[in-house]
Amino acid sequence: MTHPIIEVRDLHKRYPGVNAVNGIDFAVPPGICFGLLGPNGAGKTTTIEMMEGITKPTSGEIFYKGELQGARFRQEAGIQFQSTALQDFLTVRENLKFFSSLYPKSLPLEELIEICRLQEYLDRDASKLSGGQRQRMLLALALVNDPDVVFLDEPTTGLDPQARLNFWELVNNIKARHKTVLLTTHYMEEAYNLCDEIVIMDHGKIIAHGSPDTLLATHFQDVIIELPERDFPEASKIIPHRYLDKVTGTVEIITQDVNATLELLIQHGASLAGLQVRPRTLEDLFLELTGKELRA
Ligand SMILES: Nc1ncnc2c1ncn2[C@@H]1O[C@H](COP(=O)(O)OP(=O)(O)OP(=O)(O)O)[C@@H](O)[C@H]1O
Repeated sequence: MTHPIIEVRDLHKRYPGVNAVNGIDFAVPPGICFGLLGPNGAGKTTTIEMMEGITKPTSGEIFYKGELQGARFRQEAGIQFQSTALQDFLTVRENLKFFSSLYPKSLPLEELIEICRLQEYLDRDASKLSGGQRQRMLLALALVNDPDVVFLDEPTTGLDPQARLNFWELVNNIKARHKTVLLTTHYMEEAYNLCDEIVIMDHGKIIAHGSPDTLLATHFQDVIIELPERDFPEASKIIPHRYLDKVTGTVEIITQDVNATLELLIQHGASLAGLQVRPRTLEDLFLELTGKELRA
């Protein structure tokens, strides 16, 4: 029987006045990208830091390959830190060399450079890198020991959309090498694109767990029709709707029967030129489960 690569059982972390993580259980099969999602303060970072062995749980257990997390885990795990003590005083190449020298077994530098697309920046001071380039270097540092499991805590927060897409490609490269990736994010779109399995956290608890598509299929049998408010005539207020975005003035209509809804809109004289039909997303799921917007 293959053990989960990581399993947490009844994990708690209490800080004075707050239960940051409040009794969570899950098992991560090897070779997948597993995502911890949730809004600010949900407990994602605390959870991943306990799994990384950086934060001590108040109670609960963490297993690595079927054994209590210990020395083997430290050899075989890679953690992407948001900064390191030395990095800004060294070039990218020097950073890679220094970190490689810390491990008895390390990936050849050329391979790291290739995986993380660092060719163009090798001799640049790390302090001069853009946000996306810096994340790529920090990812390479997490991979120096050729880890079996890689931890990425909000790796794309603050990156522009292009840099985020580039980073997703690197994560897919790591997955293609049969590594397990543990990722926290508050971008539901990122989780949808990268993760085979997710848990959604809120207030230190797990509120949903499964593959993104299974979760969506289980919770939703409907789609959303989006229509600019200006094209939404008074008369069609008979259609139940909700506002998506008061700034852009887009109205959302949730429907299981697109044809019937379109007919009703046409009957009431709505212009359909700006209409879009979109499937339900993980953002919708979060709203459905908690009654609040993810990034409110
Ligand atoms: N060292 C600490 N001391 C006291 N409280 C803490 C500490 N670390 C986290 N917390 C609290 O625990 C809760 C969970 O924080 P955590 O950083 O794990 O959430 P998160 O989901 O990662 O949020 P974010 O997306 O903002 O990083 C928050 O209420 C936070 O203020």
